[in-house]
Amino acid sequence: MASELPPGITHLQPLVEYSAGGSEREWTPFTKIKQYTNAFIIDKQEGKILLGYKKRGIGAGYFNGFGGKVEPGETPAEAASRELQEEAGIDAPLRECGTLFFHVPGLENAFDIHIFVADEYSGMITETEEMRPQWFSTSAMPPTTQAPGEPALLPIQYDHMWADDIHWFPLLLANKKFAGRADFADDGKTLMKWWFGSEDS
Ligand SMILES: Nc1[nH]c(=O)nc2c1ncn2[C@H]1C[C@H](O)[C@@H](COP(=O)(O)OP(=O)(O)OP(=O)(O)O)O1
Repeated sequence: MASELPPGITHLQPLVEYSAGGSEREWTPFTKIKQYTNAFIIDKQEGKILLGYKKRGIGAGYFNGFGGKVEPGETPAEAASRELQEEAGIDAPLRECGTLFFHVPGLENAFDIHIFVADEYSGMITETEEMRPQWFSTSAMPPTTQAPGEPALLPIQYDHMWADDIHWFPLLLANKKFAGRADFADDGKTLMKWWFGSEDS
């Protein structure tokens, strides 16, 4: 069943609800929207996803994709490639797969985050001042076999990520196109209301 989209989400194709919560609350109002990007590398063959531990700024201490502001004159795709290079030292054939609209009350700006994904990359993954890259297993179970001498990959650490990520990562990992919104409390950490949907169920 197609659902009514939360304010701020514009998506051309119908979306089917995947995860929603906090329905007794109103979506918080915003006056301006700022464009951001967030990019992920998913190696399907090895069952792993590249995240970065954010060392500074908003979201410090969380694992996340690589991204940041879309600068004036840039397209979101150009910004996503630039940020991936700046924060992880790599290039990748990124494709846009989703939108995360994110809002904290009291902030004038809402964040419109263009989510990108690629299944390959070139260059050497490099720790930067902002991010410490780390591969995680895309399986919820710890891997039973691994290459000799290689440490086992941890599963994705949702308890060290933005609280809404657990509600849309399964769509990202399943290669679905998705969009959604997350409203946070004044502390900028507690998730108050969310809605995520994908193009096909
Ligand atoms: N996976 C995610 N889930 C979420 O709920 N909010 C996220 C998110 N990734 C980023 N955000 C929020 C945090 C922050 O308010 C905003 C932008 O965060 P970013 O880390 O992408 O940007 P930066 O502040 O590092 O920008 P730059 O200085 O341009 O690199 O979007």
